Amino acid sequence: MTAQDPALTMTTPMIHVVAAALVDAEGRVLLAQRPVGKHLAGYWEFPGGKVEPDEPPLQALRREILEEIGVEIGTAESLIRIPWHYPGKSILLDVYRVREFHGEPRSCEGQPLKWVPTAALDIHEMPPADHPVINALRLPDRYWITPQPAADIEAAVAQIDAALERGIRLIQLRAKGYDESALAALAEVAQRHVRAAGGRLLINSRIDLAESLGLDGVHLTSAQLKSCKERPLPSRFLVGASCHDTAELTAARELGVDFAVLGPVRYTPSHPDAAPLGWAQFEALCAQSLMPVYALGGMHLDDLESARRYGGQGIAGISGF
Ligand SMILES: Nc1nc2c([nH]c(=O)n2[C@@H]2O[C@H](COP(=O)(O)OP(=O)(O)OP(=O)(O)O)[C@@H](O)[C@H]2O)c(=O)[nH]1
Ligand SMILES: [Mg+2]
Repeated sequence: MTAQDPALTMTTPMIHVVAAALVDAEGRVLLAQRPVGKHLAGYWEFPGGKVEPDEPPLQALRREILEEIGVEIGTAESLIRIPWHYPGKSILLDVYRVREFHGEPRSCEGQPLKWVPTAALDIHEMPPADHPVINALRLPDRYWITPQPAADIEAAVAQIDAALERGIRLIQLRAKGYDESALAALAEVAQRHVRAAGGRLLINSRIDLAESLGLDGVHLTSAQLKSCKERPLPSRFLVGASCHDTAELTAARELGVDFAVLGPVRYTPSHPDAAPLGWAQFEALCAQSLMPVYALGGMHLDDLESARRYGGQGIAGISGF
């Protein structure tokens, strides 16, 4: 991610910008090209603009979307908020996912418009503040971490199939007890099953295996965040990281990981000594993280709404869902 201007970080007032990721029936997202002569001219962006003084953000979103692309929006779901410091200008980019809208988007200000599949968003030149938004659009709201898998591979794969059945599309394979050859064999079969269901499989900590087996990605432990000097795998792989505090979230961001898992949000018997963050601290850490963040630690399906309300991408866990 492009460096921000540190001189601005504390001093410049934040301009609240609301933007809509309009999603069509095929899952494509609408981009608009910024006009010549404006800040970041030529870049592709999510339609939107500045919130006026005392204007509620959702009202600002409706107004901007009607003004810019002539559509009336229905329900807008808060997706992610990115505070970003451009030279001479600081914004809070507040992005909503909008699946309901009335009318066909048209260019009301002469700006080129384009529907783009989420997989192709990053071939468009977008403002640097938008890069984490692309990840947020591509990632689901549940991230399942395999329990200590069954001793035989067939049973371990059956656990993964059951998760796919339940609609899980992002899975971290964690198989501590497995020896090298069994782990590689399990990872290969698991990857095939997950990919066939349109999901993605990350392997816990094994950067080498993610690469050699062509898995979807790797999940870094917080210890690896300290030892890695750069993003361990190119952008075609997904890289997640386990974080517990601001320092680790900062390290994850500096490495350029795609998302983080943050916890424990609640007390969890698997980490009895870790002090729970609680939702307030989760929210504060998410707000500064500049990436999608999953809440971890004692999470159940009915925590999903809270995780999203407090600025998270969703929930992560082993047994809770
Ligand atoms: N709408 C929108 N703005 C974005 C995105 N990403 C991003 O960095 N921005 C920045 O947020 C600000 C958006 O404000 P805007 O759309 O109201 O403003 P503008 O520059 O078009 O001009 P204006 O001052 O004439 O209204 C701009 O500085 C723009 O570069 C995005 O995806 N959508
Ligand atoms: Mg605008």
